[in-house]
Amino acid sequence: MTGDEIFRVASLGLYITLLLHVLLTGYMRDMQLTALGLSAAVALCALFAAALTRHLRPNISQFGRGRMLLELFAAIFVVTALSLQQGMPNLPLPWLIGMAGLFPLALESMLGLAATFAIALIGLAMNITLDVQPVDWLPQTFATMFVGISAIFLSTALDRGLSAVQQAHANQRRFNAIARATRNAFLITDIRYRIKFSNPALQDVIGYSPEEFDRFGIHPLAHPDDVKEHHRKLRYLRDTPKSSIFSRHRIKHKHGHWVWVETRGFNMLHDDGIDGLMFSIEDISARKDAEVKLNEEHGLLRAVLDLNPSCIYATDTEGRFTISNLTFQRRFGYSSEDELRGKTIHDLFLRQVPKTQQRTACELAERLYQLDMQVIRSGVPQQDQELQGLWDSDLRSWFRVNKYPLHDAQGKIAGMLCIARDITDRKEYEMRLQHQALHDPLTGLPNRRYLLKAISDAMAKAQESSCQLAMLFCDLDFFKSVNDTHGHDFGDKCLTEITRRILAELPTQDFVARFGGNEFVVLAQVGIDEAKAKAESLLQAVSQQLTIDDTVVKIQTSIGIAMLEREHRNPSELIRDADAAMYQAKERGRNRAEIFDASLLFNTTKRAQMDVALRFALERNELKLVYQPKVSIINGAVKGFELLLRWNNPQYGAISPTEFIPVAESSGLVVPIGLWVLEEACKQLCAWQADYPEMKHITLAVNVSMRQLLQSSFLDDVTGILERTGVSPGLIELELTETSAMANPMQTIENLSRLKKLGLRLALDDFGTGYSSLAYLQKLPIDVLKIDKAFVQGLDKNPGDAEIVRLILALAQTLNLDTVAEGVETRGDMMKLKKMGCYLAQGFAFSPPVNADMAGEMLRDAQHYQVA
Ligand SMILES: Nc1nc2c(ncn2[C@@H]2O[C@H](COP(=O)(O)OP(=O)(O)OP(=O)(O)O)[C@@H](O)[C@H]2O)c(=O)[nH]1
Repeated sequence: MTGDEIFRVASLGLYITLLLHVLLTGYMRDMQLTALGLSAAVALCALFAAALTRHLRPNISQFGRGRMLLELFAAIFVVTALSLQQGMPNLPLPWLIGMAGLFPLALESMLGLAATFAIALIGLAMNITLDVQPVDWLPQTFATMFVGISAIFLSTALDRGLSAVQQAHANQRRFNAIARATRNAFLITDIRYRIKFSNPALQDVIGYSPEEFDRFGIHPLAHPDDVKEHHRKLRYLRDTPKSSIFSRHRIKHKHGHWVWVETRGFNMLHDDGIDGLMFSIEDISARKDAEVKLNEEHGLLRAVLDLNPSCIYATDTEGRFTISNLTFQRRFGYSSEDELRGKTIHDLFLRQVPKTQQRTACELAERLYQLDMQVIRSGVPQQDQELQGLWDSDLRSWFRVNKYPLHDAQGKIAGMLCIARDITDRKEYEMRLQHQALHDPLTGLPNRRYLLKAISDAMAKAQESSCQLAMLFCDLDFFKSVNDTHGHDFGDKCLTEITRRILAELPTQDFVARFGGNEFVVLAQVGIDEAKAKAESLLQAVSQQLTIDDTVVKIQTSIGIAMLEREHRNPSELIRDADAAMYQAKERGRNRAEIFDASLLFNTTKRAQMDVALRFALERNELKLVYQPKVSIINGAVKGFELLLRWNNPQYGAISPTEFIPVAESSGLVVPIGLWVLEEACKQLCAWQADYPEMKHITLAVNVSMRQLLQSSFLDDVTGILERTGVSPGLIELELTETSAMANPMQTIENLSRLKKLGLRLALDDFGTGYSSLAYLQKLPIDVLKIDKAFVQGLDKNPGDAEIVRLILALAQTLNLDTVAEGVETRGDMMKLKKMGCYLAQGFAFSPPVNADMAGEMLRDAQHYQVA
């Protein structure tokens, strides 16, 4: 009960009693109410009505502070006014004491105290007014105060008790609500583990109701694997006051499956309110499953990481390693991820190198660190970067690197993941392909494609820095003969060896390429003088005797030199000029170097045009043969003719043999043309022999080029012609220039020997202009030496030439060879030659070359020239 409730009942009793008192007094003493008494009576009725309403409708609050004070004043007024009525007792003190014990019950403490004092004062005032002795009013005043203050204490005590009870109720409700709402099971057991309290979640977790749980007891529910440990903990909890335990174990659910639970136990035996063991049981099966799954996934991820041959690592925002795989750990000499965790790339690099290299290692590490940081700072991935290895040990290695920023749950960058795949094999393959695309497989030299690029680069550089660039175009001389004689494989070995020689001769900064077949190009940033010097040393180096597989050969080269000029718009133009100069070198006798000048370009163009025209010359019958008689200086008789080729082209007119023969040589047309000449010669000889049988000893000399001679089919072709025409081989003389014969004398000896076996006569043309070695000369199966016209025509003017002619004649005599003097133009020369012992000659002194008809006439007339 509260102070308000007591007030509610007591106030009603007060007003009823007061009302009865007024009514009884009025009835028994015939009381006459004054106006004041009447208003007091009315007020009393109103107070009674209010108190009755308050009693009947307790839920309508009527205890507001103002209302209570008003009621107090009204009640004091009623009591005081009624006491002044005639017939009523004079002193209303019992009523005042009653009010002092009543109103503080419904008022706050301080207000109640004030009300008590007020009532006591009113009572005191009335006593004094009614002239009551202090001895009489003092106990009444004390009684008023005592009753008022007691009411205040009572009211306070009742209010406190009430709020404590309310609080307890609220706590109980809260506890019930929490116990119901939580997913964790709570239970309080006694010391024998019998349940004293449990919440509904217990049944949710293990499926058993508290009663069933009690029936089975706590022990058999635990998993066999966990039971021992769990019981040990329970015993400890039970036996250790105020202790607590934590246990993670499995409990068998009522439905038979195992439930993972986390149990926290508290020994609360010391707490009277609980007096038991308290347990909180959480079903962690889902978490456990997730944990297991997470572990499995982690294990899988670990395996994927560790089996991955790429280097994989992750760092935090400061570049410290957080995750790394086995490949990465091994690469840097670590045995586990834990060992590496927290380290930086700097730590890794410094650990790998000796003290002396620490600075370099630091710089390299810093570079990589900054690349990582770039990803972290920008949040932009770096994808498919191809980086070369950094260490001496892995300089050959290549990696394809991908880096991605890592984000935390809030989306902030938390680090970086790097995957570096070793692509060395692929890169090497690519580089090999690239190398193959740009290099010649036989010699390993840069090929034509690479050369063009190098020239372009050098041209660009030369434009920027105005440095000089020289190109040396080298073409091996008569290399075909090497192949034909010794086979292609041998030729390959020669090319390899010559490459070695060229490289050995030049400084490394010079660029050497194999332009094609037997052509090499050198690019050097030098002036013309140095270029010439280089060419000379190359000529020397290449022409050194070459021994391969016990076979000795001598290979020479012709070199064209061109300097890069402003006029050169592209690499081809520079090559064109060097090539033109090389042709010039070929024409001028090979095994030499020539420098390009503009006139060569004209020649080159002309030669190209002539080359095209010459291809049609045979079929269009533009080639003609003329015959120059060879005359005996002894008796002036015509002994034979040398066949000379003439070309009359509708576009170019008559073209000199000195012009078109080199073109035919270089284009290879000399081969079919040469065979045509030979066949024509044989046919003509047959015709003459038929017409002039007495001239059957007449010989015809036909020029053959080395190129023809080197044709593997040449022997068969010659045999065929001889057979077809029926000409005696001894009447056909094949003339080969000394220069070409001596370019590769071993080869020449071999080829000429085969021809000799057919019975043909062989002559060495232009003798004296080449550099015949006597050793080779005596081995050549030749019959005739033809003295070059340069010496013959110098007989008069140059004593040296006369001496040479004398020597040649002596040589021929020694070697038992015939001699023919070429280009004899004057009678004086003829006489001198005769005197020196030369018995055959040809030249304008006798006759210029004539056509077949005129030559036939000479034979018909058995012409004799004046030689005395
Ligand atoms: N062994 C070998 N021979 C090659 C190779 N490439 C080209 N050749 C030969 O090199 C020769 C080139 O001949 P040419 O340059 O036309 O003529 P040459 O015999 O050198 O005569 P000149 O150049 O006129 O002095 C041909 O016989 C080709 O078959 C190669 O890789 N290996």
